[in-house]
Amino acid sequence: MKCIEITPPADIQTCIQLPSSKSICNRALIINALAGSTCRPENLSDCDDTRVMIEALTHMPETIDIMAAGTAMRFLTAYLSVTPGTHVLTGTERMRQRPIKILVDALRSLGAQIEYTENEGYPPLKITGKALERHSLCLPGNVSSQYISALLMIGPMLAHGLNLELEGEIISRPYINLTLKVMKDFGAKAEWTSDHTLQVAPQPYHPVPYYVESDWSAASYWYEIVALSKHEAVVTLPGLFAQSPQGDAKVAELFEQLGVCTQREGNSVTLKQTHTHTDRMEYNFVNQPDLAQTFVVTCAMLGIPFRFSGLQSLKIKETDRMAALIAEMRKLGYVLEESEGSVLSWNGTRCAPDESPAIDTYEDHRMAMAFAPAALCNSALRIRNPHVVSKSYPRFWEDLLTAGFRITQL
Ligand SMILES: O=C(O)C1=C[C@@H](OP(=O)(O)O)[C@@H](O)[C@H](O)C1
Ligand SMILES: C=C(OP(=O)(O)O)C(=O)O
Repeated sequence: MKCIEITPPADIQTCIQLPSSKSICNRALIINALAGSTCRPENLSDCDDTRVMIEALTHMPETIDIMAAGTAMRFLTAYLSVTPGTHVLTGTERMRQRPIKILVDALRSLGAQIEYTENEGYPPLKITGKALERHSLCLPGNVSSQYISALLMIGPMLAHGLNLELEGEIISRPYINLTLKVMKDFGAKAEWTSDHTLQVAPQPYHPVPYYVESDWSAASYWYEIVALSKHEAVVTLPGLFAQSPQGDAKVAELFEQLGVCTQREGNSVTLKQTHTHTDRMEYNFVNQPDLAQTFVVTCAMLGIPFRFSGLQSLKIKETDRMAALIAEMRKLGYVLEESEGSVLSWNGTRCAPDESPAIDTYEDHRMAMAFAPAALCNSALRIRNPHVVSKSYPRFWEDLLTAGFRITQL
């Protein structure tokens, strides 16, 4: 097993070119393919999740391995259902434990031909593409928004368009809005018709030149670094649009409570410390699940008790993120509590920290990236299997070196 040790710098003054958003890349790639475009969107990420999508759409092999990419698994399931040919869609061991029944049932109810090749309800899937005849369905909105995005994106290809009714609480709604935005950018007519219903017109996509914005979820680790720095810290992040369609752009507002202000100049933001923060933080992360790990680590390291709700989807992501956070924060001396399957809180309870803590990353890029900045509050911190960052941010460790962190391979 590989392990690195991170030693923090004193002052930080740096400019970091973030990777582009894998969420936007993977939507633009699917829609671009459905639009029959011969050009690729620009500024595509070189992260694993986007690489596997490009590979799949370019070569369309009989067996498509999307590794750990949730978006690729869900979006390609819908895409392959309307694309001629038969393909097996598979992924990592963890991907084969991430549920997909809701999406498969929904596509089957539209007429799709999909079989489970191993376990009912989970990848791998064998999909034969065909014209889907039906156009209306009802599905749960409280498990993963990626199922809904996947269905929406094929809506313009269906003879009568698509009407979706979502049952229950809708989680990750900004990601559905992001899907609608990218679809509209490519000429589709798709919108919310009420709080729980969506409609897509049978109006085909047009190929358009497309430029992908930097990743706001990746920006969150730089907010965390500025918040936790014991010395002067100024970080500039180019490529983040003023009116971002990414739900995780909320990070800028949320970090005001944790002592970081955001100055905007064109498509660039500069983060600085304000030296004031809240005494306690409460927030419902139902719309920004990917930010939860960043805020758990930041708040604890700043000694800010918190209660974070809306975390139910964390259990079915790259790992059970609730369990992983509880286990790894304990190594740093913080006792977190889980309740109701969706709430994680810290009321200030401490325990003896490990003498030289080594953080396990559970094949989860966000465990590595959310814990790395905690080095700023220790003289050094170890991270196991640091390569996991390649899922969304392959140059994360190089960027830490640019900012002045020292990284030693153990
Ligand atoms: O649509 C997307 O691009 C994503 C949606 C979210 O998943 P859920 O809808 O499963 O919460 C998010 O966690 C994931 O990283 C990316
Ligand atoms: C949950 C994530 O990704 P996905 O579901 O697309 O694998 C993530 O990037 O945090």
